[in-house]
Amino acid sequence: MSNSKQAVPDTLPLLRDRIDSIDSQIQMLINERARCAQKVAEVKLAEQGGEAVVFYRPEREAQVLRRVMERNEGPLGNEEMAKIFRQVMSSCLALEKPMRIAFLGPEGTFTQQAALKHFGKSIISAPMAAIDEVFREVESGAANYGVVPVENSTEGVVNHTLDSFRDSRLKICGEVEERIHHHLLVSPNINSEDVTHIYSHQQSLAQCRAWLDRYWPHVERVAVSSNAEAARLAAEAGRSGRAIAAIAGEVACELYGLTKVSANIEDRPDNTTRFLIVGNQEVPQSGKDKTSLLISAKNEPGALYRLLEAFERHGVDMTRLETRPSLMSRWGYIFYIDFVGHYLDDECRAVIDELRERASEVKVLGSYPVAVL
Ligand SMILES: C=C(O[C@@H]1C=C(C(=O)O)C=C[C@H]1O)C(=O)O
Repeated sequence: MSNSKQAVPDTLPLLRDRIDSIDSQIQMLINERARCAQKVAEVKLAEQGGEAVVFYRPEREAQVLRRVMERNEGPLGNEEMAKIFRQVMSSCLALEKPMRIAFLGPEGTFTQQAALKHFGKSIISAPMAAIDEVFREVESGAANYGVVPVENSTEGVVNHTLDSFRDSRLKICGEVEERIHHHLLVSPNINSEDVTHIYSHQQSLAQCRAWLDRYWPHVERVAVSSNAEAARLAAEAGRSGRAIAAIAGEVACELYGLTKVSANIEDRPDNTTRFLIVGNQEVPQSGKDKTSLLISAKNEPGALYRLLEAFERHGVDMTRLETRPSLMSRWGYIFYIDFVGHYLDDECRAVIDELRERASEVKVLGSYPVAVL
């Protein structure tokens, strides 16, 4: 292979010749990489044989992406370079085994956007109508993994997702964060002044509440099952001349051919949603992991204090605490706790052992690599 740091020529024809020659080398190397991934699949099949073979390895993918970012010298930025490798791995994995990914649909949701960011584009998309359907699809084996929203920086937790973990045996295999921009959309034939209703998912309505109060105080807000569904309904209404607007993102806007009345209307400019990847596998340590726990506490004085004290004593960094009603007993609670580290790390294991002595139930929902992209 030629020296990668040769002097850059300075005429257009020579520059294009150089780019052509670099492209053919990159292409050859990508295919060489793909042949290695195919071989990896053969080895996995031979080694794991009878059991369901695990092709997707989140911890390995996170390590590959982190290394890409660490060794990157530019001029392309670290994230840009990692996105390219994200897609290369996605194509390689699809050669090993195409992954069917269930997500909160329909097509065009932010959850789909998150799925593509996490797995790359070489996946089979399986949009589901509700969060519990995503869980069921993965539990039944119809989909390999699922993607669900879990919390938003403006609006807080997605209760449906947390509640789904109560009765599910699925594990969290990963997380992904997505900046969320909302737009007010109408069908192109509709005059925005005629709008009578604004449709969106309740989370999106809440994330734009101050903006709506200010500019659309007298228009009725209607919560529907997703913002992509809101966009679909706005497009359908437009066809029969009814003036319904939707709040949704870029993907839904394009998918349903809508026009933007106002862009980036979210109340907080740093509005971000965190999504979880759920699957049937426990993920080994990647070197930079997080763990999520579900804990049922005994209903007695100091119960929460005794749980939290264990984290402090072992120096484990808790990143999130949510409380939900237990449903089993009135005024009983379930806590959802996220912390930095893998459940196999010594100090994390010590914390979990102590929590088990102090709580009536401790369920490890999963340890997974901290989001890279
Ligand atoms: C190649 C492998 O299989 C998959 C593809 C990967 C890749 O293309 O780098 C990485 C991890 C797996 O999701 C592997 O396990 O190493």
